[in-house]
Amino acid sequence: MATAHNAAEFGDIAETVLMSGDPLRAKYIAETFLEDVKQFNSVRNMFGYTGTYKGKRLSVMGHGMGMPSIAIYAEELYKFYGVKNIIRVGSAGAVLDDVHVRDVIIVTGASTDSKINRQRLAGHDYSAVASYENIAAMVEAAKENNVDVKVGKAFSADLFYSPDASFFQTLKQYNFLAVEMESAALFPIADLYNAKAGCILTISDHILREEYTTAEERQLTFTNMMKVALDAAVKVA
Ligand SMILES: O=P(O)(O)O[C@H]1O[C@H](CO)[C@@H](O)[C@H]1O
Ligand SMILES: O=c1cc[nH]c(=O)[nH]1
Repeated sequence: MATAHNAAEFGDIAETVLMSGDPLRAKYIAETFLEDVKQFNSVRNMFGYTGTYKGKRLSVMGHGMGMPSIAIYAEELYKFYGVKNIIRVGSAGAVLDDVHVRDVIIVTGASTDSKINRQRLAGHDYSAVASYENIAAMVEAAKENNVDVKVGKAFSADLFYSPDASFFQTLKQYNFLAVEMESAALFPIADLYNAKAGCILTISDHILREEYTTAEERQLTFTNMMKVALDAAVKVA
């Protein structure tokens, strides 16, 4: 049955869904990599598509920006549509000296400044970790695609425009590979539904060196990450 945010009926969405903040990146993935594509959602322009990749049924959908947004879309996918695995395919900022624009990061777990997981866990800190199967499959898929990756933790921030620039130095001290805005919210929702989640990111900008990619590049050109995510999704499915 359709929800307030998703027009799909049960069965329209595959058990594995790749999600990106930008619905136009989801559209690009569907149009570039999937066969026999059918669009299942355009509510709020949060485009969603189902097709096949290397013979396996897969879906791809936008999740919007920030933890409240992905929490709505991801929970509905697991709870109402029988989704078993969500892999976020996102962009992120970097703070470390040896992480560069266009590097691909496989996320093992995420810390956050959001209260969202403390609301879930009686005020305690949640260990928001990706499913091991997704991490392992993405590492393997990266090797097969000759894509260099870095594997480690991300920081999921509530604010894109942080008022405290010194905090990025703290993230650097603790070796966070990427700063983004959703994975810490996604992983616990997968736990709640006995399902899987993962996240792969492409560095779109270096926060401390002030290096950037354009909006068009973020939408269309992060294809190494997309191929790794798609091949990993097929392995885990
Ligand atoms: O490119 P996406 O997947 O949207 O990811 C990153 O980009 C957005 C901010 O520009 C946030 O959603 C952040 O997590
Ligand atoms: O959330 C994000 C995404 C890209 N770059 C950032 O600095 N933050």
